[in-house]
Amino acid sequence: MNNSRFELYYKTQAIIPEDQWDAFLDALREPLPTTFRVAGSRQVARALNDVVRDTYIPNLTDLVFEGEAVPPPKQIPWYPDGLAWQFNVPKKVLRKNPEFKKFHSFLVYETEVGNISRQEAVSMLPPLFLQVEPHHKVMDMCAAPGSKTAQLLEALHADDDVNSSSIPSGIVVANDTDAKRTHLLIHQSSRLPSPSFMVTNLDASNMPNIKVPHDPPRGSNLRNLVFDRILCDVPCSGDGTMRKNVAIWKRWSPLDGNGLHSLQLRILKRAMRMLAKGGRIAYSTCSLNPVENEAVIAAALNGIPGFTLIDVSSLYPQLSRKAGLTRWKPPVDKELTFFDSYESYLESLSEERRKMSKMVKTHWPPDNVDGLCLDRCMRVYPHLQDTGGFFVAVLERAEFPSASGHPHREGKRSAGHLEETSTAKKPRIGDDGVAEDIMDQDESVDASASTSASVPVSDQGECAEGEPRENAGDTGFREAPYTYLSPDNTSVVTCLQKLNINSSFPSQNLLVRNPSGEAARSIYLTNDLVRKIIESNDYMKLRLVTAGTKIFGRQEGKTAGSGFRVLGDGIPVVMPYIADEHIVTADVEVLRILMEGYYPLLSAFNEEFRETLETKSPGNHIVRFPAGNRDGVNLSHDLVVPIWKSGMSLGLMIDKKTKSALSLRLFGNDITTVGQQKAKSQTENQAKGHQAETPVEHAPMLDELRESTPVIDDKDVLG
Ligand SMILES: C[S@@+](CC[C@H](N)C(=O)[O-])C[C@H]1O[C@@H](n2cnc3c(N)ncnc32)[C@H](O)[C@@H]1O
Repeated sequence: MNNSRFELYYKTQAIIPEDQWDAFLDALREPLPTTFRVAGSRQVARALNDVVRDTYIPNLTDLVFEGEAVPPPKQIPWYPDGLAWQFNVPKKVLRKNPEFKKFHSFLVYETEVGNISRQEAVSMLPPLFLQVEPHHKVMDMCAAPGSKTAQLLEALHADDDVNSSSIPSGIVVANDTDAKRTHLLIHQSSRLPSPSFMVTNLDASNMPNIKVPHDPPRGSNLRNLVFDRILCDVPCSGDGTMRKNVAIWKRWSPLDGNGLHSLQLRILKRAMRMLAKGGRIAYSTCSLNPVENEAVIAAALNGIPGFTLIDVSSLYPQLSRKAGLTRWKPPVDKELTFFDSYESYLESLSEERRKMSKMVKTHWPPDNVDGLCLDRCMRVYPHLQDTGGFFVAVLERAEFPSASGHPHREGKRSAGHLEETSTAKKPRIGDDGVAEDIMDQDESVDASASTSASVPVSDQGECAEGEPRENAGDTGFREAPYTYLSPDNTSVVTCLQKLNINSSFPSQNLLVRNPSGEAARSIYLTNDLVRKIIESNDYMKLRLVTAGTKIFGRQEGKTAGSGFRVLGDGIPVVMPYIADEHIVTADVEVLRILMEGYYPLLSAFNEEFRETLETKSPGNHIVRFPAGNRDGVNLSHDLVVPIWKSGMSLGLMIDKKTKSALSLRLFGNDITTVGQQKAKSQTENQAKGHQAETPVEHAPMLDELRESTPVIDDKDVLG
């Protein structure tokens, strides 16, 4: 793996001290270790992390395979709470060593259901530096496939506990311009069902303002929503990922970054205009190229006053990093011709070639480069901690304009208390240097004005992914509208009553996604702010792909009749609103029977459980399995699941993959009907001598799973 222009280009930029150059190149040629993060809100993640640390790691320590010592997985030192891990063992160890095989199988199952996120170590960094809190309004400008969005959501849900979800007052809006990839985002975030989540499908460089009512309301006047935290993980040339994407060695060109610079700058500037005073932006790329990194930051700071690069060197001190560059030379051609300035470059061109040139002034370091504190940007290199290459910069918008006239030259400011500021009558401050308050009024369109075209009504229930729905204009946007149900709606009232959900439940925030606006198949819950946004904006102009989380689904039952049941993902959300006496308690033996059979008969269960269930009406109930160790099965925390009583039998209402992962975690193998069928066909195949059918050889390798996890589909639910 060689590319002489790559070497020459980065040597010219002096990104690495001369004496580290060989180590840097050697590391780039090594395959990347496998890294993963235990996902989910804080307590859920910690509980699963305990399983990794206490159940698996001890058996993976001091292993020898074919005469060679195999290093055990280790925690990534800088990741909070030890929730991120890395290991570097050959595939044949994962396939053949019994302990690693078991561990690998656990990782594959948990990754498929989204409890573990396979994510590059460096890609975990930007959300950490944003330090999101549950009240923050957060925007992820270029979010798909969503591994960082998941981290933002986890931080928003820091107050959740293992069995119940909070309803944060803040929001995460995840956006991507690629419509297909926005659906990956939805899957990726489905393991942390959040009423505070929205997904939009917009060009981040031209994002419309999002309108919300004034607080307190001022008639029908709306204001622009400003965000406390914005992530700009922009599209980039990606040469920091060469260890994983080896094809980049061959196709890399020094000009790759030049073309992306302008889009990256436009996205960052748009984010700056949407940021609240005192708010923070993390700008990141997986590129080493200063044209995509420091040059973008410098141009943004010079383009929009009132921002500072903040010094985050004291955060995550165990992360080895280098300072941002303060000098760089943009390449004007593939042959690596450099000019000291844009002006000298222009002088070298004929009139005609000047017109055709794609180079722009902001490719070069600006005259005031030394005053911008670009050394506060962070560069992460592969040889420092065996990672990919990465760039992160954290910008903060000043609470108050600087009297010095150079807000970006101020020292470190605290991001401490971030209040959303009113947008009314803010001073515009011009060339005298005091920050011009352009944040809330800019050239982009508003999303509040409704479109005149009507949405054709379909008598189908939900708008399935990809289902054509003719919408206004010719935008190609095909999503069903959002309609909030009245809390008096019969379906809502019956559903809440049947589950004994108490009156403090925010039933005013239940919405449906179908053209008739009726409770057809699914009911979603949002928080208050999402509701305000939906009610104050045209969802088609916002290109709103999803909002809130689906918590109830219609169930057709022969004996129980038709009605809404709480979905597996809805359980944590409704749990705080259900009194303990309405929840059935059972032991792991009951769980085993529910897992092993498809709708087992009541007579299969122990007397106590059977008698309790016999008194219950047909339909949806919630069962709790208390934490503890019984019959060799260890439940580290209470497990709460929905069941469906149909006549004299019971069904466990969680999807097949989640069920299999849970079974593996609790019982050591997949005892579900699906698991039993798989095991049976493997035994048959082995008997026939088909060696390739052994489970692990047939299962996907962890590395082959996309860096976005679950495909949890309600169609998978039994019943
Ligand atoms: C580096 S990837 C983002 C990775 C993501 N943040 C994650 O952690 O999973 C860049 C994303 O930007 C999207 N993108 C490209 N141009 C865009 C634009 N103008 N507006 C919004 N998103 C854009 C791409 O579709 C791609 O998904």
